[in-house]
Amino acid sequence: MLNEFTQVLTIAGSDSDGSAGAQADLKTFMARGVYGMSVLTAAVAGNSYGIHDSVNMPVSFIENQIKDIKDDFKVSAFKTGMLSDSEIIHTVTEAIKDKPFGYFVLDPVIITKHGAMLLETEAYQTLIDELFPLADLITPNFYEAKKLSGLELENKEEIIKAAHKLRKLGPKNIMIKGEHSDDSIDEVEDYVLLEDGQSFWISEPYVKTEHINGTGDTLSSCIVAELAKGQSMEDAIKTAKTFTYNAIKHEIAVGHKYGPINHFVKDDIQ
Ligand SMILES: Nc1ncnc2c1ncn2[C@@H]1O[C@H](COP(=O)(O)OP(=O)(O)OP(=O)(O)O)[C@@H](O)[C@H]1O
Ligand SMILES: Cc1ncc(COP(=O)(O)O)c(N)n1
Repeated sequence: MLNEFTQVLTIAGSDSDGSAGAQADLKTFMARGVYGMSVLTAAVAGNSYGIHDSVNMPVSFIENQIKDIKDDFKVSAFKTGMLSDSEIIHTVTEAIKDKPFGYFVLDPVIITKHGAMLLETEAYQTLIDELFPLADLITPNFYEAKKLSGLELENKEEIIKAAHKLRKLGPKNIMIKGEHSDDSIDEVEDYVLLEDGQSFWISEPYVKTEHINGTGDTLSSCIVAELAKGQSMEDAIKTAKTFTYNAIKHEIAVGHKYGPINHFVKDDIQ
């Protein structure tokens, strides 16, 4: 008799340099001890200098990938990352609306740190209308939270207001990731609003590094892994914040510019 194994899924884009997208998700799943699967929505050609080309997968191919996973596996939690446009969002919504894969973490990927658009502007509303109501958690970064809430987020009160506004759109839990574009900050502070109305700020020291590709993907896929293993939403978020911080702090020398973070990092490293 074989052992049962916790199974998770990412529905995301491929990033050729392995730093972000589905590759970062699969590395995180491996590091957190769960069996990871990937449905590819798109593929980008890029390296540590930036993204230089991209293609979307045909929607029939996205449907077939999801169908094959549904037909065979017992997925306990999944995430979505790069979804490119309204047609892909609609395809994914139709395929997952009967909740075949357990907890759903929606990472509303809009733009990369280098300014490459991974979601068309016209598709923001489709994401809100179709996928937000299905999500157990959304994890917008500072920029994405501004775009999706329509607020400027100039202070903590506005961030709290944005989280409440986003929750009214349907997702059960909200995590707004803090600003980290300014080298003078000491801490990167994220805000979490939970389903039961409780909320908290979660912070780690700011790491001054250029090796930051894939931070958002790593955070959301670590939350997926921990939810699948049975952690509560609050504990999964806290574990993921620590894991991502450690992966940023313990840099690896890969790439010449904005390199990947360190998915080999161990839990006991402080
Ligand atoms: N330089 C840093 N030092 C410490 N923590 C960081 C740093 N950069 C990001 N983080 C943390 O990493 C996690 C991912 O957040 P981030 O805002 O980078 O996501 P993201 O913008 O979606 O990623 P990306 O820009 O790669 O798409 C958050 O918890 C954030 O606070
Ligand atoms: C295919 C793909 N998906 C997502 C991101 C953003 O990654 P992150 O927000 O984690 O840096 C990326 N660079 N490429």
